[in-house]
Amino acid sequence: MPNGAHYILSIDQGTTSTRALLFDQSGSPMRVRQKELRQIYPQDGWVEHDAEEIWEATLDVCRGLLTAGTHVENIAAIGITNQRETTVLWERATGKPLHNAIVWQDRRTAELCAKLKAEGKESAVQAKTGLLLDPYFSGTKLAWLLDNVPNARVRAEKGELCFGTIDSWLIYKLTGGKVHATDATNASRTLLFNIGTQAWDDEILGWLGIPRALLPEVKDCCADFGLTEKSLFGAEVRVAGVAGDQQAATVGQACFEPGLMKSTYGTGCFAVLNTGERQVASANRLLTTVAYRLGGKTTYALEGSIFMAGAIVQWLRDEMRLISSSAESEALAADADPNSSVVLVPAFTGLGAPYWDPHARAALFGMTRDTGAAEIVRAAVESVSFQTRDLMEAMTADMKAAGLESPQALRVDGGMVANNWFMQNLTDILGRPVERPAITETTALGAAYLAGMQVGFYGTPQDVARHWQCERRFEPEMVEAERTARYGRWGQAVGRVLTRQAVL
Ligand SMILES: Nc1ncnc2c1ncn2[C@@H]1O[C@H](COP(=O)(O)OP(=O)(O)O)[C@@H](O)[C@H]1O
Ligand SMILES: O=P(O)(O)OC[C@H](O)CO
Repeated sequence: MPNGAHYILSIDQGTTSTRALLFDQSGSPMRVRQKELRQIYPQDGWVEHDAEEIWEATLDVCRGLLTAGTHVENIAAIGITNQRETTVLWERATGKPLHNAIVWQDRRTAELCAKLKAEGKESAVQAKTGLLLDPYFSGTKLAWLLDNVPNARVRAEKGELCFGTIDSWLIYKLTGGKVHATDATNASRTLLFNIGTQAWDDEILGWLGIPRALLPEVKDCCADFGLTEKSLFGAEVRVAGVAGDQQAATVGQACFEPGLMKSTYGTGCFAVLNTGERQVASANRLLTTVAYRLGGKTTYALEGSIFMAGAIVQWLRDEMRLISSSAESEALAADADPNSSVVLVPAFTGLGAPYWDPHARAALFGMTRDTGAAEIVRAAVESVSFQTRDLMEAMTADMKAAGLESPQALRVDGGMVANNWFMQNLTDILGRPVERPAITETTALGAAYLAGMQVGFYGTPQDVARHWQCERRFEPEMVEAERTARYGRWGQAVGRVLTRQAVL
């Protein structure tokens, strides 16, 4: 670490934008640069990003911060956090991508997943990787690239190509092609990584026809990921911390103890529960994943992923035109008839955890002659609370089966948590306290903490946890009978849109 360095530079490469932030020693964000990312939809259900565009935007936002008064010598280290599962294939010698990156949302490998399921491989995949046979994860996307890019498999076998999630791609580019590495959290989302042994799994690689020579080295989240090429920023800077965005948010929320849980409400919602050293297998179709790996020690988590959270509010604004800004949803929901029993099941692209029903479609139930915009907005926002309760129920059941305590409170972040009506409703539907931190830039902060812990800029996880401050704690106010009645109506409504048997 350069003497007297004041900041950690955190790169947050997300689905819709690329951001760079500077954090000081107290964990406060000082400055931010952001660039939107082009979404490419070549066919129905396909989603791609231009990997070169991601790299150029990353360079641009980092340079933007460094030319705005902060000298590169002032940077102690770089942390990287990223949209997970998104898959890049590039030429080892030139760094040239062979295809657009296939984004986590892309469904093109649904058939391959169904075939593997029909062959009875899902339980082995789940036991080894903690994941399900769903197109969401990188493994089948990489298999698709090897099958569809001319000569790719032959070249991959010769070691001429590199596979990586976005973190690997950025590490490779930042180090001028010297380092091909990832961290254990990103590896745990590929479907190729055995989270028990912390090694790439030869059997799964065989099923998908993926040569080992393609794969990055898997490191701890705090590790030496190499020095940036001098020409990029005028001096070399160490890349010292890496984690997938939901895991980084878990670190940023200081969920370092088993039983601590965070939920991020951006476009979608991702809830992550720290289960400590225990690799809790889910009987409720949640994911078992790596929360973080520090000093060679893996901490595991249960994760629930919901595809639609803030995106439902965007739908109210852009398609239904019931509101003119996301923020307006708060006043309208508060205005709704409190006895309204309108329920929206937001299965616009199917339902994620714990249902995993890609064919379910959205529906509104329970409307009466006096139902208006306010009741529909309320139902839309409340559907995010109900979905979180579904995840909480599934997590509680899995934890109980493992003989572990279920989470007592929930730490939240992401754009939607600015909505106080949503916060109170979430608290009421969960029947558990919800805590909103003072710093809600938790994803970028988590990557900064990881890099900073590696180079001695921040102390231990315990020191970092002392920085976490609650801005507002919400306590349940709804009476139990109402909570039960409302959640019961949600369960019935979901039952009516599912195309197959629910697990709950
Ligand atoms: N006051 C609000 N009430 C409800 N939803 C909101 C509010 N403010 C922002 N949002 C929603 O939050 C989302 C943006 O959150 P953000 O964390 O920036 O998402 P992402 O990182 O996925 O792009 C949008 O979908 C937006 O509709
Ligand atoms: O980029 P985000 O914030 O939409 O997060 C994407 C997730 O990592 C997908 O698993």
